[in-house]
Amino acid sequence: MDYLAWRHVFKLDPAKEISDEALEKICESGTDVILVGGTDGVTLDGVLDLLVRVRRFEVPIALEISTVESVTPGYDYYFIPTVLNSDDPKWIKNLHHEAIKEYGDIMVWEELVAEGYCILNPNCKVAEVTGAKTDLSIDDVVAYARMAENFFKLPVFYVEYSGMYGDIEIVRAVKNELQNTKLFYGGGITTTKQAEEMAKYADTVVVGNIIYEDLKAALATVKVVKNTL
Ligand SMILES: CC(C)=CCC/C(C)=C/CC/C(C)=C/CC/C(C)=C/CC/C(C)=C/CC/C(C)=C/CC/C(C)=C/COP(=O)(O)OP(=O)(O)O
Ligand SMILES: O=P(O)(O)OC[C@@H](O)CO
Ligand SMILES: [Mg+2]
Repeated sequence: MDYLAWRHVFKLDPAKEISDEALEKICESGTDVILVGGTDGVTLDGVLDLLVRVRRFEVPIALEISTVESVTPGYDYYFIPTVLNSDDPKWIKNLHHEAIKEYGDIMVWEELVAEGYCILNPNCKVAEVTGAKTDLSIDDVVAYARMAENFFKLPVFYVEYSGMYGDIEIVRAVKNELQNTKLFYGGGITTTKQAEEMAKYADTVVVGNIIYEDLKAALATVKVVKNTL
């Protein structure tokens, strides 16, 4: 279960282009894992392409499932989001029920990691798609974190600000509550200062879009996160 010790994650979007040169730098950056995932435009071709290209390197690779149609064998782990702050059962457990009904016999449960998502950027794609209720107080978010850990016993609670740098007070408050469930933070990290700030509280810091906008800035986040206690 080496994901329990991950500090830094690069999230690659299978719907976006990345050159071989950039991919090599990302894979050899010292990050703990490449997590492949995105909200829309995720296809089996895109997911397979990244799997084959990242496999040339030693870094582990995990798939964050957004559609059943784009799942392929060969990844080290499969991360399965459930959006705790959506009111639509589709994104909480219905797609999951369908997938387990169809593929339950062949699933390797040890490779599946359930993530309780709490989406907090009202303007991101994933909030729009899942109908997440983002207007939450710190107490609301802490209650979702407690629910994730104590009620659903989820291994991961993911504070998601996709595309926007988040509220450190929320991340700090959530971290104070969690004992066993790992806290993932992702969203809007573009500088080493931001990466360091989130790494003080989050167990795992996820860096996504900046890879495609400023590779050098993305690469610089690895060292700072891994050196933050
Ligand atoms: C062969 C083999 C290994 C078999 C396994 C069988 C199998 C199918 C197992 C799956 C088991 C299972 C329970 C699957 C669940 C199915 C499913 C579709 C669940 C829904 C997941 C969900 C809630 C998706 C919603 C979207 C979401 C939370 C995506 C996560 C990624 C994310 C937040 C990306 C950030 O947004 P991004 O797209 O990057 O935004 P920008 O482009 O604007 O940056
Ligand atoms: O793309 P950014 O904003 O870095 O967010 C990372 C990740 O949390 C997205 O799911
Ligand atoms: Mg993205």
